[in-house]
Amino acid sequence: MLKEQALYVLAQLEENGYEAFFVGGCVRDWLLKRPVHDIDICTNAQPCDIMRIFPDHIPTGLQHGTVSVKHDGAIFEVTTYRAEAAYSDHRRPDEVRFVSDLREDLARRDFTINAMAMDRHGRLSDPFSGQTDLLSGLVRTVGSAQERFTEDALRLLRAARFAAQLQFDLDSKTEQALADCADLLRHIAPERVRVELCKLIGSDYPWHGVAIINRAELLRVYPELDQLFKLAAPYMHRVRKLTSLAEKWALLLYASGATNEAALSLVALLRMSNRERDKIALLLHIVTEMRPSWDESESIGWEHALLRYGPETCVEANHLLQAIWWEQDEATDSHSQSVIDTYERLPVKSLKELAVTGKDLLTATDKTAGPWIAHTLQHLLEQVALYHKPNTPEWLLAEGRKEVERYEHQTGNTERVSGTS
Ligand SMILES: Nc1ccn([C@@H]2O[C@H](COP(=O)(O)OP(=O)(O)OP(=O)(O)O)[C@@H](O)[C@H]2O)c(=O)n1
Repeated sequence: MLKEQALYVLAQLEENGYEAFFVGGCVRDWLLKRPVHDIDICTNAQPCDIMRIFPDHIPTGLQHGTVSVKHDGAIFEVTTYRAEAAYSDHRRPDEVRFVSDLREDLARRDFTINAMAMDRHGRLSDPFSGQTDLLSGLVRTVGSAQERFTEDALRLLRAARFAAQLQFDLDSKTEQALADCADLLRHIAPERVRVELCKLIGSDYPWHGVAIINRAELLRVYPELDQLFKLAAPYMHRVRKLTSLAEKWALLLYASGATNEAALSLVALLRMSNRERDKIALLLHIVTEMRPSWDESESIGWEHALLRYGPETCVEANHLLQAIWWEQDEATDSHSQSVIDTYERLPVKSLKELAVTGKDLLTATDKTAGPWIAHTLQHLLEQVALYHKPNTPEWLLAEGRKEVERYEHQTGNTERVSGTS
């Protein structure tokens, strides 16, 4: 059964004379025997009543009737029955109309599979036949699809996302409305679009969700994304085999033939964090520009990448390369292990392990500090790690002097490098 702590919250509300139910995604997932992540509770108690009954609370969304209740280390969103969707970016109601009837609350929800409630004894309220749709594997809006999508256009993407997560189909009216209402997505903040797309490509059946998106031309208000999903469609089965979201996005971008610049502008369009952006860019860089080789005789490419980017990123890049080149099945782990083994075999892995420091270079060359130090240290690290040169002060300082000269010559930056002479 659902969590003990949530049962306590329901019981407390009932003891105070109110109705209270589990509602939405948790009921859907529980019926499907899928892991339940968040438990949402709905009730006819008003927010002020909820706060009185549960002194340990956070008034997270009072304007929408939501109070987060803490109990025994768990936290639940408890929401007063209400009539409006109240999610829409372009038609957010100023005031929510609270209602006294569970059915009305369920009627404002997006899909029948999300419009079921369950009491603490496991009794189901299912006025829109959500359970039948769960059994037939259908995503169907509650009532008019046009109305549900107009209330909140994010639901267009949610439809494709649930289909991808559950391997469900869309019922025909819902699918038709997806195509008819796609332009409404222009009202939705890109961050919300990103969240749904990430859930979709991170799902178990991403190809299924992408086929729905492409059939309905759902992303037509985002032409770059629209193109990406169309061009990358043949790769969607491979996306499933990748682990991290960065790998998955990088594969789609690679598959769509996006240049690195185009890829970055797409990532910016979806307002990804700098961290996510840098990871995706790095993976694309390793894959498209460095092209580390599988061939042992050319494996210096991998070693180079390992030294520069570390084993974690290289394992991800390795997954990505396999997904690009092969339809591999179980091979991922053994290949990851060989990348890690290659890393372990490097005689040195970081500047700290070199027998000279930047200070030693400064003394030995009698020059002023500058970017040449980092450049030269990196060169020395590569010589020792990749070409097995001696990690001794003598060899490193002699090679360091030569490299500084080459650097001066290349950059034409003699004054800056030789400031003290
Ligand atoms: N645009 C939305 C978002 C949510 N809901 C309703 O609010 C519930 C909770 O929403 P949310 O937590 O976003 O989704 P879940 O269905 O719980 O699914 P998941 O947690 O997997 O995203 C949904 O089940 C649905 O009843 C809705 O009607 N319209």
